[in-house]
Amino acid sequence: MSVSFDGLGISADLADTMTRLTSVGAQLARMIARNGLEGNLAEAAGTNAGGDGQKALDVIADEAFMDALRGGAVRHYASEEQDEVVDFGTGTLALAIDPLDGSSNIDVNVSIGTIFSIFEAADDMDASFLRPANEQIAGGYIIFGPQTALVVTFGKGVQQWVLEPGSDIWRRVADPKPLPSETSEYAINASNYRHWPQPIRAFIDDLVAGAEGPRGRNFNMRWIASLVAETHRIISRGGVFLYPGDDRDGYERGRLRHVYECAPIAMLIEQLGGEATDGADPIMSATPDRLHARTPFVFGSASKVARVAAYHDLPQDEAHALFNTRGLFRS
Ligand SMILES: O=P(O)(O)OC[C@H]1O[C@](O)(COP(=O)(O)O)[C@@H](O)[C@@H]1O
Ligand SMILES: [Mg+2]
Ligand SMILES: [Mg+2]
Repeated sequence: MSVSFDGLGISADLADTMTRLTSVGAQLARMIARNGLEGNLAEAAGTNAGGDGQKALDVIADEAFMDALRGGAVRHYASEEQDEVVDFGTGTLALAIDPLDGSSNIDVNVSIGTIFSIFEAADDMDASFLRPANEQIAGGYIIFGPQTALVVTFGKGVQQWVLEPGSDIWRRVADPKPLPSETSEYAINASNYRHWPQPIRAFIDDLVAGAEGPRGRNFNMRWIASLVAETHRIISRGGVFLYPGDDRDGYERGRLRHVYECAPIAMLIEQLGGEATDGADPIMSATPDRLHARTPFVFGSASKVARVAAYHDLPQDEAHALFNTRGLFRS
């Protein structure tokens, strides 16, 4: 066996599904490492249900996961790259997937990934996925970077495996540690500053003001534009990530998808003692109204996520005030 989930107390159906996911993961890792040698995995390939342009690798990854999962324990398959849920007919599980996350990084050799969420299947295809994230039985991702790694939770802590390069062998490594509750690193696409709601601007203004501002210390910023890579960094050393809603057309609820991006990441982060919200309310208890629903997303170290929520509670005039009047938030 090239991967083992022994000792984790998961069902045979779930272990079989994970084995199929990791087998495609190993295949994709080899393909990604050869990008440009035979073909171009970043070539334009169409448009998906969400209106995003698809790259060749988006489509290849989606088809590879579908082919590998069909005939196994997954009955309902929901993908960023499919308009509707695909019914495989039999099986006990429902799996939602972002087959390839971070597509804008395929051609620049920066970490990309696969995100997945698993539920017990409901009778109705849509009901399998339009439910709160706290009903997930597994959530995780595969990151394709300098190392290919699998990070997953089955509801009892978070476990991690690393792919032996050039093989199908996944070796279990040390479990990620709980997130530090305080952090000095944040991630947001600051080019959208002018479009953000006032509480998000106020929060970021105070971080950027650093030692001279109300927080009285300096902060560092990262933006990779691969949710998987941002998550892996935050799981490795803490931090906070924000993709808020903004006033661009179509971005009222941000960019990220509730079902196959935010729900599984929220589960991982909460298992590590962090928090995940839409800016104010927890992701884990929210019910998406559509398969491809978006949600504003803030996650990471608990105190930072709580602080973002506190900025949403500021009276309107205080959120607009100059940063040095917000002494309330001095850390
Ligand atoms: O380009 P932007 O607006 O900064 O958005 C980056 C975000 O978009 C995403 O790439 C969306 O994922 P996909 O590549 O699966 O569409 C996230 O991984 C990332 O956090
Ligand atoms: Mg994505
Ligand atoms: Mg994607």
